[in-house]
Amino acid sequence: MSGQPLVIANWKMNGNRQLVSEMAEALREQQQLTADVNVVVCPPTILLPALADACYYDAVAVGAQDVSQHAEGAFTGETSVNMLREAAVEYVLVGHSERRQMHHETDAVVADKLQAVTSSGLKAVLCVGENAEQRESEQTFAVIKQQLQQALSGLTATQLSHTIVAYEPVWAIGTGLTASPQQAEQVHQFIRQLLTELNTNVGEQMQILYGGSVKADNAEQLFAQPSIDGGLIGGASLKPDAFIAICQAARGK
Ligand SMILES: O=C[C@H](O)COP(=O)(O)O
Repeated sequence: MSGQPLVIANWKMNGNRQLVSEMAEALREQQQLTADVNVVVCPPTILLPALADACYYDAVAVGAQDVSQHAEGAFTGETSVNMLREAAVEYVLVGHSERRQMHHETDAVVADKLQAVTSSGLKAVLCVGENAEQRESEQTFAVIKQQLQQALSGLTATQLSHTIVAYEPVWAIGTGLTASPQQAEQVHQFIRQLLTELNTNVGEQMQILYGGSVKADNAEQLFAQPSIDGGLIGGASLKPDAFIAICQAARGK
């Protein structure tokens, strides 16, 4: 891994201006923490400008939960990469399992979004992971290999250097069922191997985050694993205290 641990809050379709203020205020009091850990908050799109304003002190980066693969045009309801850049966004989640499931995002669409984000210089967080049925039928590695290859194979080394991978087993998202540290570590090692096969230098440096029911009380064990470089946090990122406790657990990696 290169650089500092990375912890990303994904609020999904939760939060409001009050939570933006509370989170920004709580993180502003954690100067040493935000110096040691890269912290990103991904609110719903409409709250991005409010978050960017509230985080003017620069210790917290602004992230988006999704983006259009298109640059502009008749795509009602969509947001382009350039619009995100204007809103001071630095990170964009791509291919979250909720987008894949509920919005039918295919690997091809995910690859196009990754192209759009990484060619603009923004950082993309590519989400991959198997569902319960795939894990039970021992397809975990095959599923992840397919998702990674489809998404990453068309990227240049520079684009790869703007990419972060988040392993999120679908069965662990919002269910309270966390992958054990050993289960997560095993998949992270597999992802690292695939990334280095794709591009040795970039693959060794790329950050790999774990997501799926990370809480203040299990974060330390997960982040203690050598191949886990940080976390993508859903439900527990909606409470500033819990989110800060998770960021604290990533410290010193
Ligand atoms: O993006 C975050 C993940 O989907 C994890 O969500 P969760 O922490 O609520 O399980």
